[in-house]
Amino acid sequence: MIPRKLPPLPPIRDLIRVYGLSADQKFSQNFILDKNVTDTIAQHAKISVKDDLVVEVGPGPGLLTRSILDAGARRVVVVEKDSRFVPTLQQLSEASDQRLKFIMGDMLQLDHSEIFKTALSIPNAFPVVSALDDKAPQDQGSDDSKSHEQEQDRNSIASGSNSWPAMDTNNSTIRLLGNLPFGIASPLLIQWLKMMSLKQGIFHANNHVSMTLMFQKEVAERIVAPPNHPQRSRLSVMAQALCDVKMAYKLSAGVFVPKPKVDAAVVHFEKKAQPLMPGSLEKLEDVARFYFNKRRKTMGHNTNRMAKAAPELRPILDEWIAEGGWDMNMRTAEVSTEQFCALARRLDREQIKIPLT
Ligand SMILES: C[S@@+](CC[C@H](N)C(=O)[O-])C[C@H]1O[C@@H](n2cnc3c(N)ncnc32)[C@H](O)[C@@H]1O
Repeated sequence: MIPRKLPPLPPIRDLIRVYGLSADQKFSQNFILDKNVTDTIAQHAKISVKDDLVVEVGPGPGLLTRSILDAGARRVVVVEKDSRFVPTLQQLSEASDQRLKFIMGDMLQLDHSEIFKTALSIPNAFPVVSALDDKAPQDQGSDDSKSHEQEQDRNSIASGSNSWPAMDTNNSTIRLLGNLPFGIASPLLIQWLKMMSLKQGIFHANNHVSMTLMFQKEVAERIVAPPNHPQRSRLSVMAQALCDVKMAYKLSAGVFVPKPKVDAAVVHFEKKAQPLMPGSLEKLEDVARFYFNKRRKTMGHNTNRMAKAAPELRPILDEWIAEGGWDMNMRTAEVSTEQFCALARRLDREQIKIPLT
């Protein structure tokens, strides 16, 4: 039952063949072909044999997928849009002792029940012995508690029925990873944050979902920017309302093939146990959009602007200021996520539309 060694990554010329391109044509995507880099991403995603499911979006030639499998993941579902990767994904799936299944589809359109259906088709009987024995990247070093956990895993495999518990799709630890084209990384993030707020798709019920995602460096900086940071934006507020966010790993453009014009960075998101914005994120998105439209103006200026555009909001805004004791001289970029959420929560109770500008 020891997983077979995964086949080596096809050399670049084979990728060109798989892609049906001639050598002098450019790839339309930027791939990572350095295993040290993808191992580091998997390490930042905190993948472990204990996870119920790892979902990777846009595996392409599959080097990050290999790192995920090498880190010991026992149930991996990848979603890829480009059918030219079917042969490489097929090969990888066969070599993974059924730990990996792939779905061909567009993640922006995909019904997440498809992910669960595919995950549940992965057998539970997988003692990932070699992954435990070969040190997983996150376990490098002499961390005693980690090796104790690994020992326990080995013992439970030895004494048990050679199977992992069946996946409970209402109560699972799920890791979501992706190195997506920069153009769709932000729309997908916003879609996932909204789904998280509504407990939809893979984010439903009691699932704990962490996300480890690649963005253009400037977008990553915006996502993690704390109050008073020059990159503070609507995206910072929306992400930080639901997740603890961390700039995990900065990558120079040179690690991608072909080399893009911009650098990249991986952000790690851990869902907060208590979101600052319970329920729908839409009001928060509208509030943050309105205030960040004039990011250099003070809260007082922007709040008056909102009350002018929608006079029925005036009493609510006054109540919010009185309740929070907020400093109206602060500029938009200095305002905390909690402060924006307090306003959005207050407005969520009313059926009043927030003006767009
Ligand atoms: C930048 S490449 C990265 C490939 C690989 N993960 C890596 O790091 O080398 C992006 C991959 O995402 C896939 N992709 C793009 N849009 C997608 C979508 N909407 N749904 C699923 N996959 C998508 C592309 O076909 C491509 O394989």
